[in-house]
Amino acid sequence: MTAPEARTPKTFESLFAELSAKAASGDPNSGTVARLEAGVHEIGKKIIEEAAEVWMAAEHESREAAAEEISQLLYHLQVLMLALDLDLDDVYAKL
Ligand SMILES: N=c1c2ncn([C@@H]3O[C@H](COP(=O)(O)OP(=O)(O)OP(=O)(O)O)[C@@H](O)[C@H]3O)c2ncn1[C@@H]1O[C@H](COP(=O)(O)O)[C@@H](O)[C@H]1O
Repeated sequence: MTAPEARTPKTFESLFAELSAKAASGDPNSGTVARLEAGVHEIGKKIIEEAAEVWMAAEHESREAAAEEISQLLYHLQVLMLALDLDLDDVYAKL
């Protein structure tokens, strides 16, 4: 019997590397590529939607639901970074 594969924990940095590679490849099956093609306006609307979901989950739902919504907001922020050709260092320099 083979042991189940351990899932490598994803981090903000590893997700950004993954999304950067998707963007560079233009993978037609990638949701990230589709969002980049839709443009900054659509990405911005998604960020507002996800931010509202974070707020609602934090105020009315569970910690787990809030964590899930926060992860989605972080994803969409990274998509916007790619759309603007910002890398992690550009943002970290402002922290
Ligand atoms: N972490 C994420 C991630 N978080 C959120 N999302 C997207 O954001 C949506 C947010 O969920 P909603 O509840 O708002 O769903 P929805 O209303 O149906 O959203 P829409 O798809 O209609 O915009 C999800 O359905 C995904 O489309 C993500 N899409 C991709 N990733 C990761 O990004 C990587 C690259 O993904 P692909 O580019 O699709 O290969 C993979 O590791 C994925 O796991």
